[in-house]
Amino acid sequence: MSTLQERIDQTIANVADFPKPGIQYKDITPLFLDAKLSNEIVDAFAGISKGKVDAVCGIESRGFLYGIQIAQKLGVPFILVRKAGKLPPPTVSESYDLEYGQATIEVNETYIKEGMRILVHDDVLATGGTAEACAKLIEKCGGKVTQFSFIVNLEFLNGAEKLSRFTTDIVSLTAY
Ligand SMILES: O=P(O)(O)OC[C@H]1O[C@H](OP(=O)(O)OP(=O)(O)O)[C@H](O)[C@@H]1O
Ligand SMILES: Nc1ncnc2[nH]cnc12
Repeated sequence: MSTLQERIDQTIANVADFPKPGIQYKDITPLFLDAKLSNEIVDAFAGISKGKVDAVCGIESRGFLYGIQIAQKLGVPFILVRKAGKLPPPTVSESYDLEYGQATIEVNETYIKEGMRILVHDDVLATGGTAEACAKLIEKCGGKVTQFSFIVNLEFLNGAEKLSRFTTDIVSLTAY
């Protein structure tokens, strides 16, 4: 019987030179074709975060997919962190670099309460720019990032280094 990590590794597709030459893109969308595997992934994430967080922040767009399911399993709020211009005010913004470009993300500042313990969830940790910007947004709003979770950590890009000043509780189900 193969492990959850082995089944994730077998299911994720590797796409060379997407979206730019030189990028080895990890396509996680085949995971969603397998309902049983997806249920196991959500259970694993929920087990990792149980009792540790008061809310889950999911990052647009791939961080929404398991993120809301994790929050619902934990019985805590799910907060959408969206690309600039998509959320109505009142919002706070943060700009950042990522493996293949630049972006700005925003969150509704009223959803994050003072001292709230927050899980930042996304599909892929690459350079860490996106997750770091999300953590900065959360701190601007008075929240505390107590955990990061990802399906995949591209360890050779050292993204976790950027995140360790928020918390060292940085989890991924697989790494390359
Ligand atoms: O660690 P980083 O270098 O910041 O890269 C990781 C981010 O890149 C991808 O998002 P993308 O901006 O491609 O958006 P998407 O989820 O909408 O596809 C991925 O889903 C992470 O959010
Ligand atoms: N190599 C990669 N594959 C998939 N998503 C990513 N986000 C940033 N880098 C990525």
